[in-house]
Amino acid sequence: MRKSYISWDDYFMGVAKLSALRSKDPKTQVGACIVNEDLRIVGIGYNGMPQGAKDDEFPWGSEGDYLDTKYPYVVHAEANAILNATQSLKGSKIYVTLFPCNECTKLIIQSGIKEIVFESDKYQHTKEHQAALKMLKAAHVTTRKIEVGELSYVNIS
Ligand SMILES: O=c1ccn([C@H]2C[C@H](O)[C@@H](COP(=O)(O)O)O2)c(=O)[nH]1
Ligand SMILES: [Zn+2]
Repeated sequence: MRKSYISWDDYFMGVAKLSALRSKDPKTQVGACIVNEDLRIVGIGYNGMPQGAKDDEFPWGSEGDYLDTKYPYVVHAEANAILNATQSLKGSKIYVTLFPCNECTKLIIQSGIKEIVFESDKYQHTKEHQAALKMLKAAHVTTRKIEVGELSYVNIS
């Protein structure tokens, strides 16, 4: 029997990382993969513009006038994964490449997700992160940081 097969955590975070590769955001690509209690993938997503938002009409920059940045328009990876879900998310886990912002945290809590597994928390010093942690604690949603190395698919061009 092969002994070098990947763990469930690596597998699901790998799917989240693969999804992130679809993002057109030049600065921060985020991927999310939601898994139910039977370890079935029930939703995936990445940060992208809403349907109908043409690439030449919506910006991907992060500086300058607010309306000329991506921030008011981009749909976050977690929101897309939740909206793409094929069934109830009660009791499920979400694997995300970046710790969810406070807005995604609200959606995660309301959808019944009970665990967040994340890789990066590069915005951990922000007020939004503090708010997210406060809500997660109140809702008894647990969080776990994991590190997944580079997977070989990343090198496929
Ligand atoms: O919970 C989150 C937080 C952020 N994102 C997306 C939204 C943007 O496309 C980037 C963040 O851009 P920065 O320029 O690094 O602030 O990440 C997300 O999908 N989920
Ligand atoms: Zn978010």
